[in-house]
Amino acid sequence: MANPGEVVEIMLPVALERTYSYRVPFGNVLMPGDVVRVTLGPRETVGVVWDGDGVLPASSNRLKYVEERLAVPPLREDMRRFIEWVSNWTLTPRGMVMRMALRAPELPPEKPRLGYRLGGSEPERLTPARRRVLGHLADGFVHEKKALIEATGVSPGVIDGLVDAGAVTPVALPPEPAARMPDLDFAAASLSEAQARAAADLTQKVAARRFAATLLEGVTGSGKTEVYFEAVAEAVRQGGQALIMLPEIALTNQFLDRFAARFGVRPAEWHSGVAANKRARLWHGIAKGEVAVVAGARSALFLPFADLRLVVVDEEHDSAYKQEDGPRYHARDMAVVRARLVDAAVVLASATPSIESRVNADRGRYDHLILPERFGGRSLPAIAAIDMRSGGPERGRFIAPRLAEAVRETIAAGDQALLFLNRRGYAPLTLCRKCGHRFQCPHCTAWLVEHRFRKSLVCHHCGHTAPVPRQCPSCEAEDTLTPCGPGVERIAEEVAGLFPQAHTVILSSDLFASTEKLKQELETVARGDANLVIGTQLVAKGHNFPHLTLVGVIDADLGLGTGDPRAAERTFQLLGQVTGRAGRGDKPGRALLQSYDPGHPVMQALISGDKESFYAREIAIRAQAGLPPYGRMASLTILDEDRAKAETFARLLAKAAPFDAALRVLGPAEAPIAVIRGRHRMRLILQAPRDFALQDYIRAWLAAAPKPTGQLALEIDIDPMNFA
Ligand SMILES: Nc1ncnc2c1ncn2[C@@H]1O[C@H](COP(=O)(O)OP(=O)(O)OP(=O)(O)O)[C@@H](O)[C@H]1O
Ligand SMILES: [Zn+2]
Repeated sequence: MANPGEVVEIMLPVALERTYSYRVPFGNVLMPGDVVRVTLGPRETVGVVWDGDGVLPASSNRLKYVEERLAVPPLREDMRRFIEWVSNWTLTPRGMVMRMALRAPELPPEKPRLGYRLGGSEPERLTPARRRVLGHLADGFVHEKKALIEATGVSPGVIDGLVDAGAVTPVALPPEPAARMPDLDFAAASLSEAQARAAADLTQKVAARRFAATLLEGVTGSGKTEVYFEAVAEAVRQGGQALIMLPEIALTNQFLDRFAARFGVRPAEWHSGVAANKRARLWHGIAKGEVAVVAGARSALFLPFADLRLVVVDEEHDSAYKQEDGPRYHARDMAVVRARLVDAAVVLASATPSIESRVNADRGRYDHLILPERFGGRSLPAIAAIDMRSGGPERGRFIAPRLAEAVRETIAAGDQALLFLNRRGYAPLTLCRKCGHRFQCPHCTAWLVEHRFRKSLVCHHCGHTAPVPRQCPSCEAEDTLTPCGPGVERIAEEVAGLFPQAHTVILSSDLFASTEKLKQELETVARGDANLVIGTQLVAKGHNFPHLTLVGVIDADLGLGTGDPRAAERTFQLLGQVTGRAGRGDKPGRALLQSYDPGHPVMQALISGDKESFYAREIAIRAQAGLPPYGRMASLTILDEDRAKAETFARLLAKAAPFDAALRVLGPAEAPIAVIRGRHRMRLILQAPRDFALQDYIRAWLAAAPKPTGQLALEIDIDPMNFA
């Protein structure tokens, strides 16, 4: 506690590691975690009273006073420690991490709601509109203004007139609760034996109120959601809170509806698509412990839970959990940290866990719960490969005859088929038939992707858009431009020719004006209103399409051979996920993988269903090569508009790296995508043994190394997931 005149250290939301000293104003005491307004140079900013650095002697008598303490819940000790942890781990200044925890409370409080009930007197003049309002209020209850207007269809002026006449009385309503309480007994699931065993284990861990990490591994459709819902119920039963993290929360109403089917209400949603005032209300509700369950994107980790008992990371293997700008943190890993700091249970759920989590389970750092079968006696889809070298379609086409036949059978049987291709647009490359000119982005080392619906060439890295010209810009020949390779739009064209009667839906994020529209289309598919779906990876994740019985993967090899150390793992996960959409309803499902390399271990593992040998092989490769989780990695990317400057600095930096026999510094080399948005990218990769204090090493190195100046930027990525 700091008294008036004493010095406090304030963390400010700026890109600095240090705190700033201020004096406590008269008439105030300040506690660590208090949110305050201070002036910093010419401007005002919001900061947090910090602790943890020890008490610093007042360095000057000319310290400024804190302006005021804000009437918002203080940042709790566990949140302050979490911020420091994330900052230390990701090498991001503490102020920048703290900023994520302070995003919502600065928002203005919501306006009070207005309601009406019947007043004492009769109005002199009774119009039909007035009669409708009075009729609606005749039940004697208070009705909210908005609802009253909606129900009666009158203009607000009509109500104002009735208020003036004394026939209606305005009432101030308490603000709407941030979220409704889940009803734990609303519709308790009847679990299978395996599910019940897993649920009991998790429930008991939540009740124990100790940190425990569990990998919940269950095949697609095994009911992992139903199982962890029981752990959520236990957290709420104990009066605590639960956080469920989902990689695509903004896209799926289905998850929210399933929660509602179990608990009677939807959980509170937290992601960038939630309106600002709603977010502010939630933030405060969560800090006060009034919001029991939050379903959120990775940023939900920084919410001020008052009593967090459980964190669930669904689809824990998903690379969307890695934030690729700002503080580069992996939300799955930080979820484990967050849980440990508050003695909560953490559950990582997946049908195809990350190698990292599998190894943690093998080492006994995580418990391992397994659901080996689909719920309700349903079988996993039968998976087969189509060898495109012998069984492929004619040139310029992408759907093999055998896949086309399977689609035809599926549609004829009244079922739904999905053709999966993880590539947006019409064609990934356009070239001139005559001179070979290829369309490249002027700002990036990337081909422009033709989007035929939008009639443009688009860069998927910077968004650069240009119309498709009739003439080749290089040789000026007309009508010589040819698309190379397929995107989903091109598959749709082929499908239209093959199955003219099918009701086809294309699910690709760029084809929808809003996420709301996209959500609606996903629901159309779930209802079975379309019989042929063409989709990118957004259809692969977590959806339940009960009518879907066939999944055709157009290019199963697409993610392989990228040079990314996780290419095989990712392909296995993505294809496991997407084929797992088939046969979740009453009828069994099947999947066909179009591949030029059907003997590849990934294809073989999917076809045989022998997941274990895939993991064993992949883990052995990692161990042998010292790749994560058997070794540690970091990447340093140096960016500048001037290639020479980037390269010179990268070399200086590499030269300044302190010698350590255990560590390897690779590069500098040009990043695979050498230029993005006009900035050249040079990269250094660090590889170290598992127990190496990589962050300490980098901190010491950068402290002694030359500093970037001018346009030059240095991006540090600990445990990088993206090597592009
Ligand atoms: N105990 C149960 N009672 C009734 N329905 C269940 C039960 N368990 C699972 N289901 C149903 O089975 C389907 C699959 O369950 P769920 O989506 O939880 O599986 P999952 O393991 O999360 O699958 P995926 O990894 O593919 O997302 C859902 O429709 C779910 O409602
Ligand atoms: Zn570009």
